Amino acid sequence: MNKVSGVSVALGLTRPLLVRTVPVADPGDLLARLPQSPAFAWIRHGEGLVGWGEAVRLEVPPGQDAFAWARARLATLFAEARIEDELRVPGSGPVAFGSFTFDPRRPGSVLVVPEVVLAKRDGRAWLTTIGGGSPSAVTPRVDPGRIRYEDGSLTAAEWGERVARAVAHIRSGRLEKVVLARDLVARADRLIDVRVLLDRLARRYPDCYTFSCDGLVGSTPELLVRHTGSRIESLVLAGTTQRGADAAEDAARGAALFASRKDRHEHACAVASVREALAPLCSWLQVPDEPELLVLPNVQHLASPITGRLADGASVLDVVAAMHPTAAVGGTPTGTALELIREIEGMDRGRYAGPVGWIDARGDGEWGIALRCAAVSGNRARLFAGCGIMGDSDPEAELAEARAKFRAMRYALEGDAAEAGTPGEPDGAATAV
Ligand SMILES: C=C(O[C@@H]1C=C(C(=O)O)C=C[C@H]1O)C(=O)O
Repeated sequence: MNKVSGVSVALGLTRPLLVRTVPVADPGDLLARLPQSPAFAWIRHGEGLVGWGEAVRLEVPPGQDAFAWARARLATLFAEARIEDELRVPGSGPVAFGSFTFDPRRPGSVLVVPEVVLAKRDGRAWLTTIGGGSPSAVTPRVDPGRIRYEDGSLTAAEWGERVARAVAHIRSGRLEKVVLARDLVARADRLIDVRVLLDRLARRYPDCYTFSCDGLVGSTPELLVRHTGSRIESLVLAGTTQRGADAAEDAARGAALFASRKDRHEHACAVASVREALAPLCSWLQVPDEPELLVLPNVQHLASPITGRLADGASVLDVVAAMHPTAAVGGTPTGTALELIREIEGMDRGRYAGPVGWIDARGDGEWGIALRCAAVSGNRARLFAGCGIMGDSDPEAELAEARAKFRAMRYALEGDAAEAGTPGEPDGAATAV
C-alpha cells in the first residue's frame, strides 16, 4: 500500500498506479462478492460500486480547505496513473471512495483508492484492478450476535433538554433552524462484519444509498450530488414523519407532513441552502416549487429533487465543497447554526452528516450525506441520528423522530430481532434508545 502524504504525491515520489478496467459478465449481487470485512460500497437498487484492498490511502489534514486539498492530491495521483480503461464511463478507471468529517476542522476525513473495484450500472459491469489487486475468495460472513445499547454522549433526557434550548435560541431570533444530533453506542458479542450490515441495509432500504467507507457504514436517503459530465443532481430532504401502523394512518401522516407549516419551512431552509450553493456553479438549475414525499421503511420525508448543468469543469468534489454543510444537517443561517451545534450538541459528529461517496479520474462521482449510519470498530458501533429543530419543535417529538431514524442501523446490526424488540433494550426503555 502507498501511504501517501501530501508532500510525496506532490513531488511525484510515489510510484504511478497501474490501473486496468475491463468489462465483465453481470456479477449478480455486488455485495455478495466482497471477500472480507471491512470493504467499500456505494449501492442503490443493486447498482453501484464495491471495492476492497487499499492501493492508496489519503488521510486528509483537518482544515477549512480539506476538500480542495483532497481534490488536488487526487488529481495529481490520477494524472500520474497509467490507466487502461476499456469502458470510460462514470466509475470506470481508478476510483477513490471517501468520507469527510462533518466539521472539516476535525481530523478523520479519508480517501481510499481500493485495489479492486467491481461495479455495475445500466446493464454494464466492469472490474478495475490496481497493481497486484485481483478478485479474491469470499470468506464466510459472521453475525455480530447479541447487541447491547448504551447511551452515547448524552442521555435521551439530556438531549431533549438541548432541543428545548435550541428552540429558545430560535424563538429569541438568533437563528431560524438548527439540526441537532445524538449518538448511541452498540456493543456486539462478536466483531462486527460490515458485510452483514450492508446486506441487510441494501435489502431493507433499496431506495437509499448503502455505503461503507473506512468503518463508516449506513444507508442514506440523501444524495448530496451526483456528477455525470456537466450534469448534476441532488435530492434535498428535510421534514420528517413516522410511518403509520396501517395504510390509512400512513397516508394521513404523509398528508399531515405535507401540510405542516413547520416542516415545509424546515424543508424550504434546506432547499434554499442548496440553491444558494449551486447557483454560482451552474449555467442552468432546476428547483421544484413544491417538495414530494419520500416514503422509507422507517420514516417519510419531504424531498426536492434538483438538477443542474455545471458552467465549467468543476469536479464532484468542488461541488461537494460548495454545498457542505447544507441546512438539512447544519441549519439557517449556516454559520450561526454551526456555532450553536458546537455550543449545545454535546458531541463530536465525526464523519456522521459529512459527505460520503466516490470520485473517478474524470471528476464524476456520487456523494451522499452520511445519515442513518454508524462508525464501526471491532465489536462496537456508534450510531447517529439528527433532527431539524425549528421554533415550534417539541423535544419529545424530536426524540421519537431520532429513534425512528436509529431503526435503520438497529436493523443492520440486529436483523429481524430489531423489529421484534430485543429483551433489555426495547424502544425508549432504560435510557439508551
Ligand atoms: C439529520 C438527519 O436527517 C436529516 C434531517 C431531516 C429532518 O429533520 O426532517 C430529514 C432528513 C435529513 O436531511 C439524520 O438522519 O440524522
